[in-house]
Amino acid sequence: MFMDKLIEKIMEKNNPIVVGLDPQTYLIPQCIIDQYSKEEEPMGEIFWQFNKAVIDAIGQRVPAVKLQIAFYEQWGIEGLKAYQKTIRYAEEKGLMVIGDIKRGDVFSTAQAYASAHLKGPFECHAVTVNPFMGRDSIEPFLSLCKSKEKGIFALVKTSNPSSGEIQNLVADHKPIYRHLAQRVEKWGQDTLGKYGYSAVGAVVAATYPKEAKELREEMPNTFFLVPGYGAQGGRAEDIIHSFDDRGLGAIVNSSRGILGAYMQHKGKEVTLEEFQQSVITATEKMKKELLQALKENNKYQVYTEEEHQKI
Ligand SMILES: O=C(O)c1cc(=O)[nH]c(=O)n1[C@@H]1O[C@H](COP(=O)(O)O)[C@@H](O)[C@H]1O
Repeated sequence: MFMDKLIEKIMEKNNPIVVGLDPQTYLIPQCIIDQYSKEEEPMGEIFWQFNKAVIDAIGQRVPAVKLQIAFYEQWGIEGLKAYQKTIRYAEEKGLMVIGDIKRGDVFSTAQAYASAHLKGPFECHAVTVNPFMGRDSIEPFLSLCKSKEKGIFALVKTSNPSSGEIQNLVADHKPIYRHLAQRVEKWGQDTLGKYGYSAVGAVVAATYPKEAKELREEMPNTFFLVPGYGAQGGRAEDIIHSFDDRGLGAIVNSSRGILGAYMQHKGKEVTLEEFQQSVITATEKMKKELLQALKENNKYQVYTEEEHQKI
């Protein structure tokens, strides 16, 4: 069951972080660009080498990676080959892999999306889905959650500045995001795992802590994927409400905050080792911030004594 495996990885690594493998070109160190720019498919090779360097640096330290497919799609076939190769490599390294595809369409089209991303060429452990079109647009993903132990994370309260334009509109006396929450919670009910979370998760942003608190209460069996930490302004104190009392219930994403940390100190001219060290340092710093906030709020049960002492 996907969510059980994710939770067990989080506990094994003592770390509720998912690193975003979003290779925007400005984030890529010059040494990688110089070395691979003469390849036949240079951007594909550069993205792949960049991702491999990141996975080699943090593969032992974090439970999961998330790949936002748009950053690959914009480079066409070579970008998608890098996407595919990265998924396989991350999986080989024992990481849980989330494909951030935000799909959703009429049933027959959703079937094709689900087939491509949960069992076909781009098979991941879980994907993000857009529930705007309703239950039938999610159904094909749900059936693979059951038959292939996959997971999904449905958009409920997103991190962007305009997310309230629709998600916070009030209908039947409550905001749309709470209507979405009720449905997402229900969609997962027949896939509950041993930690009380279903295979159907929700995207609940770090940038809206008040809403996250309401949603944690509204969705007791729904695991949260929390984007918006760091680069978009989310802080450790903002993600606390997304966790349950054990310290489970959420995994927090950072992409630019981790991949681009090296640029603050060194600019683009770093060695590969310096880049990898900066990825490790940024991940460890984020972990410390999160675990400290969890500890201060007595949401720390699942983390080990050894980790307690480090904080
Ligand atoms: O589904 C997501 O992951 C997601 C939802 C959301 O509401 N906001 C959001 O930023 N994301 C994704 O999370 C990542 C955030 O990246 P950083 O802001 O660089 O940490 C990107 O891949 C976004 O596409």
